[in-house]
Amino acid sequence: MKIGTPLSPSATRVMLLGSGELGKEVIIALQRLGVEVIAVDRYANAPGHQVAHRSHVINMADGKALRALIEQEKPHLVVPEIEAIATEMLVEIERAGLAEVIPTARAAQLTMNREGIRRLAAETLQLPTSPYAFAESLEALQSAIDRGIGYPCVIKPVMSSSGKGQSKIDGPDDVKAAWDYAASGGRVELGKVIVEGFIDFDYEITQLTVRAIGEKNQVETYFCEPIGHLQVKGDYVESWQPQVMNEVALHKSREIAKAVTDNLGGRGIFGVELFIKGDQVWFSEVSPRPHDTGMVTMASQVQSEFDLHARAILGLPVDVSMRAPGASAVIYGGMEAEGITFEGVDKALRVPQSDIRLFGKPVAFERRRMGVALANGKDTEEARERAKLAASLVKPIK
Ligand SMILES: Nc1ncnc2c1ncn2[C@@H]1O[C@H](COP(=O)(O)OP(=O)(O)OP(=O)(O)O)[C@@H](O)[C@H]1O
Ligand SMILES: NCC(=O)N[C@@H]1O[C@H](COP(=O)([O-])[O-])[C@@H](O)[C@H]1O
Ligand SMILES: [Mg+2]
Repeated sequence: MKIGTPLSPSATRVMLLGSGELGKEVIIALQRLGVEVIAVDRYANAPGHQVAHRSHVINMADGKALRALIEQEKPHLVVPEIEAIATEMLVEIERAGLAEVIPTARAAQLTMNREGIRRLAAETLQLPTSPYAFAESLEALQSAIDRGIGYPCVIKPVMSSSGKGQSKIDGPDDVKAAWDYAASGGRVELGKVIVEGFIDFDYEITQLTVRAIGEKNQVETYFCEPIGHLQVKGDYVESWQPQVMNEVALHKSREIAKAVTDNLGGRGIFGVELFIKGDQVWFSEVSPRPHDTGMVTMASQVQSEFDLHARAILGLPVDVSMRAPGASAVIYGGMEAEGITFEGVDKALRVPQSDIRLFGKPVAFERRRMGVALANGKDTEEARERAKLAASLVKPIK
């Protein structure tokens, strides 16, 4: 495995499609390894734009624009960082040999739409999932619920992330509001929702799974310690590592993670989301890329999920071992404004073994994730208390 010199003819070039907080850290990890990085997003001055060699603003759902940019920049690797991408064009690009798509164009295509990955997991791989149905109208949604999904249930646009457009409902009076909310929350207008039976889990985890070249020069699967997390309205607010699990549930979780990631193929990190109740495990979804709840690994692992992704995609070896119990807590915008300021960073950093990341997003919204606090502790309890305290001390102001 060779790496060239950035900005010279020998450069190893990587293009990120999506350059939010997760992409920004992948870019930093790649930059440290001497890779030339091109950051792409839908708006100017995205977090990853601020740390890349070059940046571009395009509509990544526009296949023609995407192909033109890839032909212009000639990256060796194309790394999707969000779901809303013209993935059929990624399939063409991979087929034409223009660039390698991470982990594979098929993985990006199957996971950008909840229908693709759910049918693969439940129907092809026969993995346990919540009961589900798809609906393209309010009437179809109501009848899917009546025919078997029942209440409570969760309704989500087929294309969305971070809980956008998602609601949990308890009875027939809430169906219309959930349909309308889903129609407004999808990243790309598809007019289709998934309705899932509500799983009354004890806890949920992200099983970070890395496919990287091992000692025998073949792709091997590596499992990080499970990450526990807390979600509010479908968006993560806190995560910690390791999540204590019983042996049976851990074994099942890793079997499911292996089955899904083997099928998706390629190299890179995957965030496999699982619901756990006693010994029972349900597959929820998978990101073929670093996961938001995995930001905790910047504190808890020897190599963060971003380091692992960078190494895996470049064909380098990985080390998934932990450093110390850790936690992350989200810092929200708390207002709608441009160019906001963060007060209290000094106070936050006085919390023992804490750290923060401010993503540098140019515009804040009430519930937009603008930063994250990280902490270590003697156990995850202590780490969580520290991360939450540090996050609460950072105050966004106009
Ligand atoms: N069927 C379900 N039963 C119980 N809880 C659910 C169900 N579906 C979703 N949730 C809850 O909502 C959260 C977000 O759901 P999901 O991961 O599908 O949304 P998302 O928009 O893809 O979020 P992200 O992009 O952050 O992964 C889950 O982590 C879980 O806490
Ligand atoms: N759950 C997926 C996730 O966390 N994705 C992360 O959020 C960014 C978009 O943030 P924005 O919506 O604030 O622009 C994405 O670019 C990615 O880094
Ligand atoms: Mg999720």
